[in-house]
Amino acid sequence: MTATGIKHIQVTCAIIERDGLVLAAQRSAIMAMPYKWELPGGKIDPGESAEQCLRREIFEELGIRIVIDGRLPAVTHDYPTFRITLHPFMACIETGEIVLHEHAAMIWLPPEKLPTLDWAEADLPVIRTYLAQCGVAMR
Ligand SMILES: Nc1nc2c([nH]c(=O)n2[C@@H]2O[C@H](COP(=O)(O)OP(=O)(O)OP(=O)(O)O)[C@@H](O)[C@H]2O)c(=O)[nH]1
Repeated sequence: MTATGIKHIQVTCAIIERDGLVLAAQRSAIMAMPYKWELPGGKIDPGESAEQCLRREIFEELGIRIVIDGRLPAVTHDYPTFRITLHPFMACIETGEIVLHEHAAMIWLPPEKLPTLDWAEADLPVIRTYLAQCGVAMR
């Protein structure tokens, strides 16, 4: 909880790169923020490290094992009904073929095309930081 009484959640997410492309996932009709695009991941469970959370969530959501090979600065964003701190990690696929267990769709995009998606608002600074690292400017 925050001082103002709204829920504050800690969420991990992965920038999964393969062959110069980045994986984005679209939330489904029955999820909160339907049809928004996000980086796969999810809420950190009690007693879990951020890395453990991310590996668990990615396996649950996509059926793949990942190797985490870096992280970007965490960002905090206030949605109307809750606050989120998003912990982004760089990752690549270790094993498995992606099967969508929760998302409506997924897409592999070159970094410069990422801004064309309708992202969950909390993700925008993460995408901006990632693109800056890739040498791509985002408005
Ligand atoms: N996984 C993920 N969640 C994000 C991102 N950006 C963002 O705002 N979120 C929000 O962070 C929350 C993550 O929750 P979750 O994925 O673990 O679980 P969920 O939406 O199914 O929520 P629920 O289990 O409480 O119903 C959601 O409200 C989601 O909209 C992101 O890039 N990745």
